[in-house]
Amino acid sequence: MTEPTILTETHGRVGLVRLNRPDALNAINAQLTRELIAAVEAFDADEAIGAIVITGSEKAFAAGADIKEMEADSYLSNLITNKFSPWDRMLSVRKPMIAAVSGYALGGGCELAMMCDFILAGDNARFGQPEIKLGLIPGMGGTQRLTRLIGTAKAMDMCLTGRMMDAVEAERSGLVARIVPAAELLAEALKTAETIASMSLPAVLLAKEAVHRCNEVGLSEGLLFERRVFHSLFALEDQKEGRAAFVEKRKPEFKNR
Ligand SMILES: CC(C)=CC(=O)SCCNC(=O)CCNC(=O)[C@H](O)C(C)(C)COP(=O)(O)OP(=O)(O)OC[C@H]1O[C@@H](n2cnc3c(N)ncnc32)[C@H](O)[C@@H]1OP(=O)(O)O
Repeated sequence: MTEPTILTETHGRVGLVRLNRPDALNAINAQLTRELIAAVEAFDADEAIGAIVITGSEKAFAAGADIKEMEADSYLSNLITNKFSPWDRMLSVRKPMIAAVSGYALGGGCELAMMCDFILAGDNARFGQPEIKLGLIPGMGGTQRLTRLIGTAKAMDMCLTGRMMDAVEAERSGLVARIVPAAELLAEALKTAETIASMSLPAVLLAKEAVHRCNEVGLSEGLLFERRVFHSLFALEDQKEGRAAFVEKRKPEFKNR
């Protein structure tokens, strides 16, 4: 029987997905791609789950797409199978996803982290898009998401030289939301995800959607989307509860309706 390439656990209202190819620094092969996306989609569909954490090992979040598996790839096979297109399904995940990155997040590993809604980095994290050293370019979103996150100059530097960024540079550049001591990374990611999961789910889903809208539309359309979503949240019991809890100086009890 084939070993699973990911492991899943639940921690309260948080779904945890761990990459599990220790001998290959969690290199992303076809099996891992299938299993990881299926696990994320299962958590997204699970009413008991409010947020998802994706993590790897201490040494590697993921060292990229599996270079050994590319041996048989050709222009034609990539075109016909539309290689990497299954990752488009991550765009349809509605619950927040946090990447907890310890060690290497390179190539497809960095791109997987950037598919999440934000990245928490261990102080030992190293990010890079080294595909250029293989005569390639990023193929799982690196040229687009990295540029949106850190700007053209830095993205060019990363994609053209293939150099790695440490956690401090990644945070300073806007790739990473926060740096945490590596030993505390998973606990902090789970705590952050649980905080998100304790909020009103409809508000969380819409906040995520509104922030991502920024990368899709112009300012006036984005502002209008935000305002309409803001207006609509007043139709929910959770908004009444959130306001009442503030006034009554107690914790809100959201019912996700
Ligand atoms: C998405 C697209 C379009 C492309 C890509 O992502 S291409 C891949 C980009 N990533 C890389 O180029 C990084 C490749 N890995 C490394 O440079 C190094 O492994 C390292 C710097 C991350 C770590 O070096 P270290 O010396 O500590 O460890 P290794 O002995 O090199 O690795 C241990 C073990 O893992 C295998 N490995 C590592 N990365 C990959 C990978 N991307 N694909 C397949 N296998 C990988 C490595 O071969 C070794 O296994 P063996 O001892 O069995 O060879």
